[in-house]
Amino acid sequence: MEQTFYKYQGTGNDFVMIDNRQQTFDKSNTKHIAFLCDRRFGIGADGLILLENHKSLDFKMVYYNADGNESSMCGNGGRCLVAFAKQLGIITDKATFEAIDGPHYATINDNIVTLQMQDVNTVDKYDTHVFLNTGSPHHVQFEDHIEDFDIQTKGANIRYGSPYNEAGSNVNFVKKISDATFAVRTYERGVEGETFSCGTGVTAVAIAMNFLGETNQNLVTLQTQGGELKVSFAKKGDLYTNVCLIGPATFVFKGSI
Ligand SMILES: N[C@@H](CCC[C@H](N)C(=O)O)C(=O)O
Repeated sequence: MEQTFYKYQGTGNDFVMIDNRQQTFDKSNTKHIAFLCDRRFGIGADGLILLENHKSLDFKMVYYNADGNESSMCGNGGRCLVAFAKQLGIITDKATFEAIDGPHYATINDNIVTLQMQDVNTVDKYDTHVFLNTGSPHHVQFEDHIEDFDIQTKGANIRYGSPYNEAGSNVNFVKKISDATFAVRTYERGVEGETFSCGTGVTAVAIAMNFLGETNQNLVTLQTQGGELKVSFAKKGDLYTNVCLIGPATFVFKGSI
């Protein structure tokens, strides 16, 4: 049976979107999901997202990494899903939806989506890096030569190394540009390589930079390989709350496969 799909991207982090409100998509077929995401043999994407019905919210998000496995929260994917829900006529300018890490609230204005992320109450600081979970696990460390270093090798070593091992972590390399601007490159678990941008990743970087005292701003700009994102938050004691990921979410094309 032919499957209709929609392709979206948010600062170059790209996704295959499928309207699964009729529950026709076979979620158990990991190899098929990986095939759809394959850039040579399939459509090509960093991940695949199902939009499903929800009993009390506007919709539900089900996210798979490019390797075909369901994974934790995807910030850019969530923003793109809001734009997809608007294209389908499910919402107009605001949305509530459930993802694997809980309920989310979002607004959309033209193609700019502001997505509220979960609160963060734990940031672990080590000698070389910071670790925190923004819906997905993120290792954050400084890299002076961010423009030209071997992110594939260095990212994979950290992602597969101790303490993360097989379960893994996403790995973000950061360079400070100014008090409220940071350049970020991310090695993503489940893609097993660099993506042009990672929403939960830049969220983790913004919070980590505040935690480390590298910025005292509560609106931070993150420069990624695929464009700029902004993250805003409020700090209440040890809690980062009202965390918002802000940036473009763009429809690319529709097809069937
Ligand atoms: N690209 C995503 C992160 C997706 C999840 C990640 N690969 C994982 O498995 O942890 C984002 O925009 O947040």
